[in-house]
Amino acid sequence: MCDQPGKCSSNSFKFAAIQIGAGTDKALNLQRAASLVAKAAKDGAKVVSLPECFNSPYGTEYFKLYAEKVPDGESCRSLASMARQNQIYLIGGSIPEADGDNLYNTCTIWGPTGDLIGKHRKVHLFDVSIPGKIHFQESEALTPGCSYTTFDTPFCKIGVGICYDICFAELAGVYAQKGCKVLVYPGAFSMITGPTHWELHLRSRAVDNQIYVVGAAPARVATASYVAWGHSSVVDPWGTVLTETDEKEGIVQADIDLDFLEDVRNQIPFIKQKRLDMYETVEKTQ
Ligand SMILES: O=C(O)CCC(=O)C(=O)O
Repeated sequence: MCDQPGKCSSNSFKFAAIQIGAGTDKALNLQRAASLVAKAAKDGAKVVSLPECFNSPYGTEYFKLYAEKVPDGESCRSLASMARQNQIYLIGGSIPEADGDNLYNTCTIWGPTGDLIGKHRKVHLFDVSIPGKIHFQESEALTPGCSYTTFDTPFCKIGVGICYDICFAELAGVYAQKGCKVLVYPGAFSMITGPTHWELHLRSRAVDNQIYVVGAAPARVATASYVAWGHSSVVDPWGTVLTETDEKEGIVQADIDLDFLEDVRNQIPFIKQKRLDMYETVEKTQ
């Protein structure tokens, strides 16, 4: 599974994050996603993630216009065939989902047979107001999800969050308690928050939980109403950024080495050292 002789243990697999910027033409967005997913798989990736809102521009004005039913819409059909044709686990970034009167920011997860194996609705909606810089209220258009989302692969269990979900350490902590070894966040951090917060959050969630963290971001589209920071990355359980790109379209990929993860956890045993008599992370289900 590893193509760097002497550098990787056999207990590893390749994870790729696709960085693409979406325009207004949905069919074209899907086509471009399919060609980069195929390239990542050809380069050896077994698990691939697309970014948040990869099939439509990102913005409250677009969610209704581009919303589809899951799994009946054209984006889901296209994601299923990308997973099946390339025999990979595919984290389908996110798409605006229509369900009854509600809209969600939804990540679908596909197995190598093209079956839908999970679905995450963004739990923390991006509602911020920074005078003179950014005013964004996702909750004007969207309803938040209320569920944790993990899925199993032959390699390990993986936990899923969308963008702003990464800012909440408790969600990542619950995923780690559930046995996830990788967290993946399709995201679209802004030009205001991205430069200071994106890498900091990726590395913090990785170190807090001694876990791999993958961030799949859109490429920057300078003419868009919401301009994304980009910088898709993979961070290891030590907190080291294994790979990070700039703002342009591309693919980042890294080996997820599960033996290295165990080494880090044994060497600095946070899990055993937690003072559960003083604090704990508690999962609440609805
Ligand atoms: O920029 C951020 O801090 C989060 C952005 C976000 O949640 C999004 O773009 O969906």
